[in-house]
Amino acid sequence: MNILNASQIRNLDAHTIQNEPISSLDLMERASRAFVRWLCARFDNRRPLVFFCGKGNNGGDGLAIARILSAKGYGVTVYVVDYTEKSSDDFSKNLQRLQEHLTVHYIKEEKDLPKLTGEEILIDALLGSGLTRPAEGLLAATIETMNESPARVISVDIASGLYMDKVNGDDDAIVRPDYTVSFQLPKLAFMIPQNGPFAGDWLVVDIGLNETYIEKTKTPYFFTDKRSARKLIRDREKFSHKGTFGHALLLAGSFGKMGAAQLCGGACLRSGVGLLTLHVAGCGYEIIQIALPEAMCSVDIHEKMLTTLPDLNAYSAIGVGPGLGKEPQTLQMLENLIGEAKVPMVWDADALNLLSENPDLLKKLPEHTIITPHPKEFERLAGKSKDDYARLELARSFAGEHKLIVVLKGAHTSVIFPDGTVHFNATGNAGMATGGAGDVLTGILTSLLAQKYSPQDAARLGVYQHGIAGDRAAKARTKTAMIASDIVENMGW
Ligand SMILES: NC(=O)C1=CN([C@@H]2O[C@H](COP(=O)(O)OP(=O)(O)OC[C@H]3O[C@@H](n4cnc5c(N)ncnc54)[C@H](OP(=O)(O)O)[C@@H]3O)[C@@H](O)[C@H]2O)[C@H](O)CC1
Ligand SMILES: [K+]
Repeated sequence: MNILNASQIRNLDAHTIQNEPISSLDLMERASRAFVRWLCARFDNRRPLVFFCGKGNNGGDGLAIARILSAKGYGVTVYVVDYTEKSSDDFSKNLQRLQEHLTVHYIKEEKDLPKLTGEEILIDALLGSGLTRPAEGLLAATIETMNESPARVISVDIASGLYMDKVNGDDDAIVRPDYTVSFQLPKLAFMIPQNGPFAGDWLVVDIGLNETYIEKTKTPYFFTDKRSARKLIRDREKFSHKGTFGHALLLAGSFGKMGAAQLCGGACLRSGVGLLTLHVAGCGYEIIQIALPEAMCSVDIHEKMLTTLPDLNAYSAIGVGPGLGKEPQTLQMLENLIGEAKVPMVWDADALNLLSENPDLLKKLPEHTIITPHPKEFERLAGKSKDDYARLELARSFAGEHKLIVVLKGAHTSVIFPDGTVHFNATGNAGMATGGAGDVLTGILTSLLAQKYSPQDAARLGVYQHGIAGDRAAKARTKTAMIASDIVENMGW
């Protein structure tokens, strides 16, 4: 799914109005009904709803939503923040329609702000995609009132004060919603880690904007949701055999870190690889043979660390890094790996840390190798960034410069291609921020590469699959109690 910026969304809006055709007022009504459907499915009419509306189209949505909900028997109070003389046409028309049924209250100065009990549900319709500058004065005071109230807050389209596609200032007044019900498309702002508190639990409702136009609009940003992930999955042919699905090699596991190899290997097996060999430090032989009976185990000449490569000829993909350690002999092995590997690879964890300590090696990494840094590992590789938007830009140029597939791990993990395309992932949860979860991902990615998925598809699909398994694990065990092996246990489509 494409992610568009604010001006592209404005054009999309205009295109839909002109070509469907539909009046802008009817489009606002359709968007408002979509919002109402979501709200009614989640909240019954026992709690009072308090609306805070601006005077543009976001405010217009708020007024329309209030009218529809009031007709459905919800208790509705509406405040219009009177911060400007100007108002949009559709705001004015909806104000007139609402006033036929309800008294609208105006907030002209701070003392007009209501005292909230915390029992209400607050609807934030102050500012939407039309935000051009930080919210100040009355708008900022209203935002503060909402944020200070213990009441639940639902933002219409996007939290008021949050830019859709660029960084906010540290002191900007921005609503901190519990939910954002956004129209038609996810917004870039929702993908950015530092915006977490300003997105809340966000979701997208369909308001029938022109799909063809959306698909044709050029953007570097995409969202891998269920529909787009499904398109990447290949069926297992009836006449296939284990050779069809490749032979993965994992270079992982040193003394005291054999669990990483086990998790990585378990995930590799569970994502459909034909055969798996783990090459581990000598001390890991029995551990791996017992923990993963489906895998073959090759042992290093060194008891405690990885120093030498096995013969690489048999393998269709290689994953390296989990539980590797950073000994000089291991670094030597990585240098040899870069020289000898002729199949697609995934580099993770200590393999990345060794790369960041040896920039010459980084330059030699074969094109389209997948690297899977978390933000700290990425910082060690590419340097510091002043904010999360800047980090994303740095990752795009890093992927381009080194011709790598960068999987920047986090909420909405971003998969970045050498051409600068970014695919944000839909699945996963905060329970996955736990030791070993990254090792699981490396196993999945190596498995998909071994099955001859392109590195681009493997990265997108693998990250999606990892997140799905994490979501199932959280459902079964809760986000707090789940551990990385639960992710492996919950794999599968
Ligand atoms: N395509 C869709 O998804 C649809 C979206 N809808 C809703 O429309 C809003 C966008 O509405 P718009 O009128 O473009 O913008 P806003 O309501 O966000 O803002 C209105 C005006 O406010 C001014 N502005 C911007 N920032 C500030 C600020 N910090 N302080 C004060 N005023 C501000 C700005 O005008 P200026 O001329 O003063 O710059 C804005 O134009 C979208 O989010 C949806 O909720 C449709 O209802 C359906 C289709
Ligand atoms: K809003």
